[in-house]
Amino acid sequence: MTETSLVEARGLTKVYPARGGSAEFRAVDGIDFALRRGEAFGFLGPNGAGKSSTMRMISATSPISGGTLRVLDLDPVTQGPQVRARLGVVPQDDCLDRELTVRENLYIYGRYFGLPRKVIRERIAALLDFAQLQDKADEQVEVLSGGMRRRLTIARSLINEPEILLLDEPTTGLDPQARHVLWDRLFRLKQDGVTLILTTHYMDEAEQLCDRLVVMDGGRIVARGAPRDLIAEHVTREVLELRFADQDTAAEKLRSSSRLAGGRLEVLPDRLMVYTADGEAALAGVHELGLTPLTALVRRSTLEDVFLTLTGRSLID
Ligand SMILES: Nc1ncnc2c1ncn2[C@@H]1O[C@H](COP(=O)(O)OP(=O)(O)OP(=O)(O)O)[C@@H](O)[C@H]1O
Repeated sequence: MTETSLVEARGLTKVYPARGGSAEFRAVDGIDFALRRGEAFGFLGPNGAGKSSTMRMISATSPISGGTLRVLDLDPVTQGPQVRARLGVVPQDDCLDRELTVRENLYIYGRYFGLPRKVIRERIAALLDFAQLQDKADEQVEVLSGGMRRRLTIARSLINEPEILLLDEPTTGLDPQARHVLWDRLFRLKQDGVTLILTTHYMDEAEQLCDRLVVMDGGRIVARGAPRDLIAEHVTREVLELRFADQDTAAEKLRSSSRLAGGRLEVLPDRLMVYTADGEAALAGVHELGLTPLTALVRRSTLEDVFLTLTGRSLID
């Protein structure tokens, strides 16, 4: 393990054994990555890409099937308890005790880590402040909003002052405002020096939060880098998104046309995308062909476009 990498994987593999009538399944297929202290590192990919399986191996809750994995210079298979003591884990499902209060949920977690009562009380005060839940401390979890529950889950995962925080799809199911509040809290953690590892299938989340990320598909890494570099490397600066009443005919005309300002055409089930340096010029070309889109939008390229370009599929399929 290099001096600066906090988590290092080489050829990391997860194979789930055959069960019932189904054959064995290779969910993670020989991936390499190395994490630096203090960064936010993302696993981006569609459902089933192998993101959660990778997170479970890092958090020492699921054994690796092949390759090597070091976490905080420890072996998560043989040194699971030592690894888990130094990590915080925010799973996809909150698994909070809904009948207990916010404070009690935090307290129980502190006891689980064997922390002295006085230390737990001090940390709870700081964590309630961090999660902006001081007013709710003595309310039952049952009455909290989805965003508050998420913040409580994150606060709970910090009770052991972890060096690395793993977050599995931290904002799935939250409304836009609650997502922004959560992002703000995660930025603050990063400022405090906590290394973040997160999975997401939201490109905006990956762009907002991640210093570096890997794009996964079918258990493999299909691209890696800083969000801005990935966009610059794999797609043009702009995209023209078009919707037509008769998409097939429009796609055929556009495919054989040279009027797309050098653009490359991608056909999705519900829309056409033209990747080009100049979206407005491409749109003018569309009109010159006598085509009238129902909607036309010129926007800058995103990680979603990187994924589409690499795999021919949309992340949110
Ligand atoms: N315990 C298991 N036994 C068998 N197959 C599994 C198991 N856990 C996950 N899988 C399969 O492995 C593949 C990858 O799953 P994983 O949960 O790692 O993907 P993911 O990228 O996190 O997707 P999601 O966003 O849906 O969580 C999926 O096809 C899934 O059905």
